[in-house]
Amino acid sequence: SKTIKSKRIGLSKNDIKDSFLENLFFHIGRVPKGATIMDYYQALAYTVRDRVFKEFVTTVKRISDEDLRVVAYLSAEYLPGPHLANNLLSLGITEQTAAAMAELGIDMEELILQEEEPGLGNGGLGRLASCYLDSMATIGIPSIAYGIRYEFGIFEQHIKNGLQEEYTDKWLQYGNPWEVVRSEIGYNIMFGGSTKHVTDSNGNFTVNWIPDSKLRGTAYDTPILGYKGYGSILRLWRAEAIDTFDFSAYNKGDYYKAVQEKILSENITKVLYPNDEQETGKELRLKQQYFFVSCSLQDLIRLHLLQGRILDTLHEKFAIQLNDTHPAIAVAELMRLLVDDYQIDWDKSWNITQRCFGYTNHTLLPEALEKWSIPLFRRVLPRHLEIIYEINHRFVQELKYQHGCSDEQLSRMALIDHSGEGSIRMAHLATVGSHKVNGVSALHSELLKKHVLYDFAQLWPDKFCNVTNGISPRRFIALSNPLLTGLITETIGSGWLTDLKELSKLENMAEDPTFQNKWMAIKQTNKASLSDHIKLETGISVDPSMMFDVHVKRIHEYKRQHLNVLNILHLYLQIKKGNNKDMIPMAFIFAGKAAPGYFMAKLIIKLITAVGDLINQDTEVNDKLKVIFLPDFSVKKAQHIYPAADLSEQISMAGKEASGTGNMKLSLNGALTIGTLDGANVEMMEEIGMDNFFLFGLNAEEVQHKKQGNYKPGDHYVHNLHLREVMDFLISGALSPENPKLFQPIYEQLLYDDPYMIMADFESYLISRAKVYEEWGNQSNWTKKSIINVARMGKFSSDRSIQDYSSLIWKIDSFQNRP
Ligand SMILES: CCc1ccc([C@H](C)CC(=O)N[C@@H]2O[C@H](CO)[C@@H](O)[C@H](O)[C@H]2O)cc1
Repeated sequence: SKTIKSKRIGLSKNDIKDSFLENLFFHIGRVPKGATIMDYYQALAYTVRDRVFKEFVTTVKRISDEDLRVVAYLSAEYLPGPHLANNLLSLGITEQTAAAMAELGIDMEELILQEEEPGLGNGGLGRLASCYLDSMATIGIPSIAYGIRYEFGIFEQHIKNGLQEEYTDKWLQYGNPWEVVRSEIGYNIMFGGSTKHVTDSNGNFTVNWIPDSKLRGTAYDTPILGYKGYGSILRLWRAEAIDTFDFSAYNKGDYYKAVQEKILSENITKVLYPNDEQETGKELRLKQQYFFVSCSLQDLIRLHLLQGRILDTLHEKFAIQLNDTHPAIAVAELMRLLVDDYQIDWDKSWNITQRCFGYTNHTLLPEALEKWSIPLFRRVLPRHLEIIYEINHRFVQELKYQHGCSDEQLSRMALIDHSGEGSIRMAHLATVGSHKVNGVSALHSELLKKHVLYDFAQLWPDKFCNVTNGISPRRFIALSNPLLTGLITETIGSGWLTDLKELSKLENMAEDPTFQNKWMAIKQTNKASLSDHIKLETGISVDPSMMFDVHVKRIHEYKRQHLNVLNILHLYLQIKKGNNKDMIPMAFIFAGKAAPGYFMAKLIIKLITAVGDLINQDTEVNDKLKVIFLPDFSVKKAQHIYPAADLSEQISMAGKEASGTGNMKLSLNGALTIGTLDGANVEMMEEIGMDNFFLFGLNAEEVQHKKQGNYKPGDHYVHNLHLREVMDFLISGALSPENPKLFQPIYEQLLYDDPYMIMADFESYLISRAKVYEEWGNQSNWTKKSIINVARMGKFSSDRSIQDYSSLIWKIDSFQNRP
């Protein structure tokens, strides 16, 4: 095939320099003199984008030329992080580009910092989707990822007087050089109205949906380049009015009406819902979900027919993965398209649908499981409600007559929950409409089969499987920790970045003093760099020789940031009492956003900052203790924090964290983990070994047992002096003299309810921490364990996860294994 020959994509230093100057002139309309840093960044972004395109266009061409089977990943959230440095790494041109910029007197690091990251996600689920995109492009799984192009992403977090404040995220304020608008690729999307069931002259029965509003979805493509690999597409949909301006209204002077449709339409993709694990049931959220799902499925059908295929074979061409229930309406939408628009009979359509979809569940929290109210659904998607009723009816019939299910079972398994005004269980729709359902860690997948989807797992045991999460080693070590990457590559070669299992070769260096010193020196350098960043962001100076104890993730009661705070208060009170003279200096570093409407999470942030204010200015203790809350946690910030961590806090109540991925990122950067037997911590400990992991707390079964045994948190308060001290300190007013009762809600919830067993796990946590402090005392032994941790993290690459999805669910070959 004719490959593009042009200096525009040359990879040499001079080619890059020339292209940069050309793009500065032709794209930005500037010459170096008078150009701003942002102009330089944009010019470099276009220069790198051109080189990404080469791979991207080649891969897309190959997929259509060879009519390959393709994975379509449907996710309402993505957290790609900044693109520039990652694309330089994937192209393998970081050095020569930095040299080209230096010759022009430009510091490339400064340009890299200019990029606003697309914060199109809340946390774990969104970032996982982006790690998977990187892995599919690296391994060479033909793939296309669909999502929503929110105009405003996750809010910017500011901490004022210790409280979280939310600010609009203006990621698009300087435009986005990494995306290409595909104005011709667009689809009409309908909402509301009613349906008309008609039987035409030759007795064919069809249903017409007469919507009461229509708008258009337009594709914006961001090319994704794999590491020395292939290309993939992140296709995000933006909502626009079909008629953006109503001239007749304007002529009548009704200027608002003239633009009304435009405003209402664009509202659909205006902003990301900032709720993580809390379902809100808002109409706009349902419209967002349906909007991007319908655009995506119409696009897949267009691509399929373009290949000259018939819809009967849609499932042979596309493996469609549902990233949680947020895109689950896709099951009903594909049925509508096949039955109503392409007149394919129901059973055949249903067969195609089930064989197309796979569904990944990411949470067991009851409040996070989406259930849409029937009245809302009827108002927004009347035809889909009919289709879901039909799916439900046929399913219940099957349960009744083929499986002899009892009425309780039927009402437990039905897609429709008839209680109250009635609601649709989206997890049931996704499960019934898919051929495979998976959890995201071994423990989570087991709990999914034992609890949330128990009846379905009994009915269809083969439908259920597990794919443990993974992380991209490109972004989360090669990009974020170049020093450690350099040391590892010089020690075991560079193959590990695409085959993480190779890290095991490091194991025999674990006790080598020279290697250990290099290892420790790198950690120290990364800690010093983070310490500078902390000083810049918070004004607080942290001595890099302290142990950096890192707790960074969304703020949520089940993640138990407040258990960590109780431990810090214990240390503080011990020092104040003159005990702990020999305690090791500790810097506790927190970061994470709370959903704006989540009262307890926001109060926990205030508690962390209040404890920080008390300790950091107390000269009796602040040489031993520092407590930092770093604002506005993001992918960009995370890349700065993970390489500097000594200890990783993964202390969720067992059975609540589906997997966790921050745990993997911290461990891969040499941090040791203190954690519970929850999510992927279990598999990490299996790989890393009990001796190299600080385990504590109740396991999932013990939690269940204790909950059934009417758990009395107050008993722990009575019997544990240290716990009583810190609890009483919470409401002593010392932390909030202006409002002594400020933390009463936390105090009372822990004492009388404690749904996340903080009181029960407090003692075991402290015991495990004592071991941490003891081990830290022997730096060479600690470093040995840190090296072993990294050496045994091979399993947790997102490349391995994608290989599991490919073999267990998608049945697809990678380019690599194709001739
Ligand atoms: C309806 C509101 C809502 C929004 C997002 C979510 C996500 C599923 C929350 C999420 O990100 N879950 C996290 O997913 C990660 C990737 O699998 C896991 O590693 C985390 O354990 C899980 O909390 C649930 C409900």
